[in-house]
Amino acid sequence: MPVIEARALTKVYRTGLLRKKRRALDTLNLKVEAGEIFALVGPNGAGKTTFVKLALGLLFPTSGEVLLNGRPPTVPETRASVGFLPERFSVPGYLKAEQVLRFFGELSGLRGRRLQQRIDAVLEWVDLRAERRTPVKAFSRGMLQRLGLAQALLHDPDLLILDEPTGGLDPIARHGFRALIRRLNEAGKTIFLNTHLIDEVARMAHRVGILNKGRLIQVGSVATLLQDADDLETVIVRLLHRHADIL
Ligand SMILES: Nc1ncnc2c1ncn2[C@@H]1O[C@H](COP(=O)(O)OP(=O)(O)OP(=O)(O)O)[C@@H](O)[C@H]1O
Repeated sequence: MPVIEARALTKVYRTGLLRKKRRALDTLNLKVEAGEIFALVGPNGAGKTTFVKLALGLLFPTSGEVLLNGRPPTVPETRASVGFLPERFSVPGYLKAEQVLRFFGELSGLRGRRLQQRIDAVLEWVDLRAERRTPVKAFSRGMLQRLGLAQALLHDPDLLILDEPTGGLDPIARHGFRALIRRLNEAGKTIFLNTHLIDEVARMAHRVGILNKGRLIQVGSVATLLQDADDLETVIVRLLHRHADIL
């Protein structure tokens, strides 16, 4: 069973006084299998964040559906199996790293010794054990993003959904963050990420979906996409140009 399955998923927003329609996702069909690192790429406004919000049950589709492990995103069992890292993880600066994790852990129903064990384990994963009592206002952007990932891992989910996970990080922090995601994948986590950094995709993903104006215009392995050109950026830009004529 796919970890994420979208069936004819469509989202139409209505904006302004005239309630003008904006089709952010259009009959999207997609399957993400267990154990994959899947990247959804596309230009600004393609619909990537809308897809993530639908998959997390934060928005409802206009038509079609998205299922996680065969279930709607809103059921508690599904929520317990998904970890989410938003594009810019942000928490009050006076909180210490450990307090942040305690707060999020309690929100997901963890208590007592189990919560402490999970906090220790995730701090180890993201290499922030030494900073557990540091207020997050002293954290660099990279450290904050790693704390965000620790938060997403607290309840030991099978699926991690990462929205532009390395946007705003410097090259060294980005490199470290990618290595961390690969290690989590090797440890069995399915990873779904949203990005417009093509370099990111080439370095990390097993499969890629290319989204443009709410439509999935191509899905394939990085190796397959690279059959058409030497670098992924050229392939993706060519595909986007080709589809710009049609859409
Ligand atoms: N709440 C909203 N109300 C109305 N329109 C919206 C809303 N959210 C997004 N949109 C529109 O839907 C389309 C898709 O937006 P979305 O944020 O999903 O794209 P994206 O691929 O994540 O873009 P970016 O890379 O810039 O974050 C855009 O045209 C956007 O303006």
